[in-house]
Amino acid sequence: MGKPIVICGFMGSGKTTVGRLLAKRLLDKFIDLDEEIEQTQKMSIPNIFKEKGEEYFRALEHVTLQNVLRSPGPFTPVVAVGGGTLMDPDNAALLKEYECYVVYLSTDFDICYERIKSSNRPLVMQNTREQLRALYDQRHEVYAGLCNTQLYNHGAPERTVTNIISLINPLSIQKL
Ligand SMILES: Nc1ncnc2c1ncn2[C@@H]1O[C@H](COP(=O)(O)OP(=O)(O)OP(=O)(O)O)[C@@H](O)[C@H]1O
Ligand SMILES: O=C(O)C1=C[C@@H](O)[C@@H](O)[C@H](O)C1
Ligand SMILES: [Mg+2]
Repeated sequence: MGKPIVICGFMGSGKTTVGRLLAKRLLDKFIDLDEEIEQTQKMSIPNIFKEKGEEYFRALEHVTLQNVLRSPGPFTPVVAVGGGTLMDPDNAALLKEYECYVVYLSTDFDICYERIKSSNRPLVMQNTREQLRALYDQRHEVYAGLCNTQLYNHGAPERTVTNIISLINPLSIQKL
């Protein structure tokens, strides 16, 4: 089994879309951390934030990431994490511990914003465009510092997936 591939980036950068397609192309298992949390909690993320608070959500995010990386089963997982997951140093440490290959989708803020502005993502509801821009800049530093590879997701998602596959070091991914 190869090393887990983790897709990170700001909200709307395309982690879920690209991660799902990448896993399909590699015949790997796709796990979306947000969806995993919603399934195990039987509650939507906006409702978790509303009823339990962000701190509770962040704790769930950590435990879920740990469980996903600890028991990957027979397939190499492609894991799309949440936009805020890697801001927790304990989560960054898990990526190191499990030797994940980290792909950062550094999609431009304006593109991300257009994709998320009308959604019910809690941080989009709670923050102005300017505040989200500041959060984007702050997170960019962290994602860029942790990733193995950084690329945009501006064109067709299939093209982004092809770019990722060509960038992944074949020696670190046994299946390629
Ligand atoms: N390359 C692309 N071209 C056009 N639209 C895209 C592309 N990638 C993603 N999208 C669209 O942008 C929106 C956000 O994408 P997606 O949900 O994959 O982002 P995300 O990074 O997973 O967001 P979140 O952090 O909220 O989970 C979706 O409507 C998706 O269809
Ligand atoms: O950027 C964030 O902090 C978040 C992004 C989403 O993926 C969800 O994980 C949640 O809405 C928080
Ligand atoms: Mg997503």
